[in-house]
Amino acid sequence: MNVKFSARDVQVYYGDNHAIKDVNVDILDKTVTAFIGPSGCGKSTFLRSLNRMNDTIPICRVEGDILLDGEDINAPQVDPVQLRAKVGMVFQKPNPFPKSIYDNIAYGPRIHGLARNKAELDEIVEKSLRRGAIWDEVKDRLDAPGTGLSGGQQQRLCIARAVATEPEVLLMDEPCSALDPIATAQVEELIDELKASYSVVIVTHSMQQAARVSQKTAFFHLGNLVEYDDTTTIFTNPRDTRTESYITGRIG
Ligand SMILES: Nc1ncnc2c1ncn2[C@@H]1O[C@H](COP(=O)(O)OP(=O)(O)OP(=O)(O)O)[C@@H](O)[C@H]1O
Repeated sequence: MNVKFSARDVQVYYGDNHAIKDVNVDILDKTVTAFIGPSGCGKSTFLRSLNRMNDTIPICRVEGDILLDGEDINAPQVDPVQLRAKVGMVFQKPNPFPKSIYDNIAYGPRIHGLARNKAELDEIVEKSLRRGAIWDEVKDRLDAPGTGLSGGQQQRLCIARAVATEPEVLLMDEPCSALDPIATAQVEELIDELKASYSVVIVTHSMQQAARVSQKTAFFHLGNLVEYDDTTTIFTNPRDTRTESYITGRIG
């Protein structure tokens, strides 16, 4: 599998707090990678450094190299808005815009000029909602507000919105933590389908979820990337005692 992201000697600081320490990792294309570890270990911080969301936090400083397809994402000529279209993000709490279902999806393609006319935009909206596995549930009410959907539907709408700009990577920060078990199962199934087209990185507190959806797992502890391997290896035969303690419930 091709490498999508290469992180080299990455450090992240919030003021004096050294939150990510010397992280080196290659994240693969067409693969689901899970970030696991105890609360505060830096999973979300490292995830956010992959699409420069940390730029929006004034006290946050990122050092080292993060290469996407070999290109430094922090280089001066890189436009963070373009980068975030390529590296989409889905958050913990579903956050549809206060607009119609149609406009939630059409917003990104409109600002990035991906459609030449209404027919093309309609096509992108349908394709994205199908990718988000929610088309059948909303096709008859595209003008209704996105905020009127159930939590699980809203999250799939947000995933559809993220794929509408034709990203190459999807970053997901605990995408199921606000969902019930049925909606969680639907989103997990969707994540499994998405890996055919994208590199997917998911932060999760649930080891069961990491084991179900990912092929690679990275275990973080106190800002260090302790162990990164095939998910089955991490859960059955970890090399580091800290990983073992976490997966057996002794820390975290
Ligand atoms: N916006 C912020 N401003 C200042 N410090 C922050 C900010 N976000 C995170 N931190 C700090 O960075 C460290 C790592 O936090 P982070 O949220 O990345 O961990 P996490 O592993 O995702 O935690 P959790 O599982 O609880 O979400 C913590 O010490 C935290 O206090």
